[in-house]
Amino acid sequence: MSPFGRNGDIAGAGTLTPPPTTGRNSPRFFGKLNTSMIESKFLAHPEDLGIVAVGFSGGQGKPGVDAAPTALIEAGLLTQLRDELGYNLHGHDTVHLYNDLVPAQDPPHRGMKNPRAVSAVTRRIAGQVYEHAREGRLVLTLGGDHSIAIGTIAGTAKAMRERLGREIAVIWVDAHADINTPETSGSGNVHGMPVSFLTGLAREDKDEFFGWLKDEHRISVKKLVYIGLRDVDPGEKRILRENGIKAFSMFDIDKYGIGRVVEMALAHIGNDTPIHLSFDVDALDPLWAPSTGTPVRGGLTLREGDFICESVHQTGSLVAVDLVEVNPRLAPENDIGAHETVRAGCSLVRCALGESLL
Ligand SMILES: NC(=[NH2+])NCCC[C@H](N)C(=O)O
Repeated sequence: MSPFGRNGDIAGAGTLTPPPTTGRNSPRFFGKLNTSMIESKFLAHPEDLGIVAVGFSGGQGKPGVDAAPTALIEAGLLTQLRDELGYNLHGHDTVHLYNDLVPAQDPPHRGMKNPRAVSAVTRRIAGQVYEHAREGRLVLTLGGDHSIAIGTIAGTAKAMRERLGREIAVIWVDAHADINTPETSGSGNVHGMPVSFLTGLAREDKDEFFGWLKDEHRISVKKLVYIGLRDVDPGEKRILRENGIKAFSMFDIDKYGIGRVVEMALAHIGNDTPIHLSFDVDALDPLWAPSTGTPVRGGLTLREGDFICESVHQTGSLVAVDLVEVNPRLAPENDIGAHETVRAGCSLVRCALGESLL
């Protein structure tokens, strides 16, 4: 049986009921012991977790990243969240493939590849995330390539404005800045552009090309912080500098250590702002996460990635998490790579959702 239970046909309405876990040490017994006792500042129902499983790869060219949610779920992630961390899972009972939203013809627009598909799918995702966030749930989105963050962050931003009258902050953990505009992008892949659309640095009028993004969906460049950067395009460097965007590269992590970097990142955001954590698995070094579309050497260790997630959880400000760019089809060394990458992804998510070592 799938870990998604029955009655999941309306996004946000069904309660997910994973099967009982077997073969572990009576996980139910440990229950909340695995979870930190951090009190949530901005969630009405912090024990309720909205799940959005996004099987979408159109923001880039390599097939397989759409298989990530299934791989993560089959690896037991949702069961762990329910049985070991004690969450009530809410969501849809299948991984969304969004095939109905992908047009037969989708020629480039301003150099963007698959622009109509990515726009329509992210618009739908924004609605799905919004539905959960509006209820005061924590929202977990399993991607998919990083273009999907256009939808997840738009949905969180809108819901938090409505529920609390607050802007959100975004912590973007990634090897890449993903802040190309269509004009600065060398690849035309929208997974390299989500932050420019979300901040309004890139704009479009037509709904079919992200014109559906309104001010209510947008985030401020002042409340955006990067961690883990090491492959930033020339046009992106200019954008980061011109807009004074806070970014901690691998240089900063080497210089200050991950503890100090996370402290500085969180200080920049302040403790009165809801946080959306968007974690690209390629922030990790390919030693830990080789199965991803655009790996870059010299990245975070798994522990450093977990530490970021643990620390963000401990703020009590976390309202949404994305895990993206796991591509189980890119499997160096006979599938071991895919297995390790999926395992790393599960670890990151559990840490962000409050798993504590002691
Ligand atoms: N989400 C990612 N993996 N992004 C990689 C982006 C790579 C490059 N900067 C581009 O714009 O095409």
